[in-house]
Amino acid sequence: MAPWGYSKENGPATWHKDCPIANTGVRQSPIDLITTGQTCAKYDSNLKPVIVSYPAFSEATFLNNGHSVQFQPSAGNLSELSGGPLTKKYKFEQFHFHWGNNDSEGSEHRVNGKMYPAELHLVHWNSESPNFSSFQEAVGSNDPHALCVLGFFLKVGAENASLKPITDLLSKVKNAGSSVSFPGKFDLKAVLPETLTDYYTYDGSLTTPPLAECVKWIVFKEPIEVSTAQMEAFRAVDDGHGKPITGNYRPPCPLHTRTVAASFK
Ligand SMILES: CCCCCCc1ccc(S(N)(=O)=O)cc1
Ligand SMILES: [Zn+2]
Repeated sequence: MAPWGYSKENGPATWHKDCPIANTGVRQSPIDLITTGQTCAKYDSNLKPVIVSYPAFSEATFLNNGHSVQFQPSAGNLSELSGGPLTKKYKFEQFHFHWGNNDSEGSEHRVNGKMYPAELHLVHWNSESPNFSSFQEAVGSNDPHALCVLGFFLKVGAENASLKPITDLLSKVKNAGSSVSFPGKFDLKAVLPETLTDYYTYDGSLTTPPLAECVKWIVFKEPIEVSTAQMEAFRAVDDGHGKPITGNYRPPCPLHTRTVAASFK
């Protein structure tokens, strides 16, 4: 079977062939975050702010893997995540993006059916579990919270100076399979809103194969602004079949018996 992707032939509707959980899973991601009505997100006053400790990365690889662009620091990185709904400390693994062909589509999560032009995912794994001691092992562990992914919506507005080092690098990884070592330091903390207090959180999965149901999702209410030019830079990245990646987002999945908690009213 051709490797998975986002085209008609190998896109989300075909993933069940290699990954049955795509259709049989009851905690698949992404989802539509509904804020009013029956199945809406429920305010939980016990939810604390998310705490990140992201010292500037000094060594990292920026890669176009044909279905996204991914920033992965070298193994020595000490970036950590805790707080929010988490009871353990998580280690940073990588961040990557999902985007669309125009500003009305591109994010994986939706809010009352609304899509944003892109979504940033910061991927972490539980570094305090006795059952695994690497990201790869965490993914295969069947632990319901082996991973924690922070999701941030991107919306079009002012140029984002903190993300400029990343969007300026996109032309260097235009071809699928290409990667560059990230020049200099990158301050991820500067990309994020100051206070990480307002978010939705629920139990879900990876949004791409293997679609493992091991993710505690934390999706922030506050979008991050990027300029039109920065959005366009994502749309020029190729998918390995001589075409730009113009929509690497999975449609929303059924909630089943899950509830979504909100840290804000
Ligand atoms: C051990 C091999 C598995 C690699 C799984 C890599 C992966 C990480 C995050 C996401 S996402 N979009 O849910 O944040 C999807 C896939
Ligand atoms: Zn993702």
